[in-house]
Amino acid sequence: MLAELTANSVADSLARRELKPLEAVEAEALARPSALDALEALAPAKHVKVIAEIKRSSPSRGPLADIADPAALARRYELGGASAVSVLTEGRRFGGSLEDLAAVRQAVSIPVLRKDFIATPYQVFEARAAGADLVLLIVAALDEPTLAELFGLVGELGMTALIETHSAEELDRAAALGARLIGVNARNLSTFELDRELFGSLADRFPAGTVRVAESAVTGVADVERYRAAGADVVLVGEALVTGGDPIANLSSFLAV
Ligand SMILES: O=C(O)c1ccccc1NCC(=O)[C@H](O)[C@H](O)COP(=O)(O)O
Repeated sequence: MLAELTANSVADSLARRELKPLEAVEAEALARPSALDALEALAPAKHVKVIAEIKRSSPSRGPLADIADPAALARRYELGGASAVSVLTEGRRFGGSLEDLAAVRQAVSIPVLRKDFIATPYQVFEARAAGADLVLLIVAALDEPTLAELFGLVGELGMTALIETHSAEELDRAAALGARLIGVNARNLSTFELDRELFGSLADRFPAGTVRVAESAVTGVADVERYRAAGADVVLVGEALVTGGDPIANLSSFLAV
């Protein structure tokens, strides 16, 4: 499944490339004003921080929410205290787009994450051109040279990479890169099974000084409390915010942890 999602996402970028050559997207990326400092926004603090996600649907759950105006939802997230907004830009399984990201970028003044299956420099340039401050890089989807190349490019463009891991070995690869923002995703991207204990089982392996992100599987405050007790500085939450009634009320309960 991870290979299929990555291949779809790259194919979508290539389809856009027919309209825009790499050089044009690169020039757009370089012409953007500086990216926001996501490491500062997500730095460890007294309370847990939240990256709030714009998530219309997912491979594991199908359609989740009819989000007609992602910019409006992002503004609500910002008002509710989110430290960053995650925008799923994969179209086929998540119903997202780079247009969503560009609209969100215009609407908020907190960092914006391109959450996608990034495997090529083209997608990194696209992310910056659309206004992303953060780019997700999934260790399981990338061989060593590609991970290092994309990590370097994200930094050169002034953005921050969120390096996503699922195991001790992947966390060690993230550490070897010099990543400053590392996530552990509770969702197995092939089977979709959720392991809420995974973050806690790996928490000791994060290098000192990194920002520790617990991704996925938050259904309520108790899950945020569990992640926080295990050492999470930040939680990344999608489904619970888009399906759980008032996102501001939910966010503020998470932010009190
Ligand atoms: O959400 C999915 O079903 C999914 C399946 C395969 C690959 C990635 C997937 N989701 C991306 C994410 O990592 C989540 O959207 C994000 O961490 C938020 O998760 P949640 O709070 O559980 O919605």
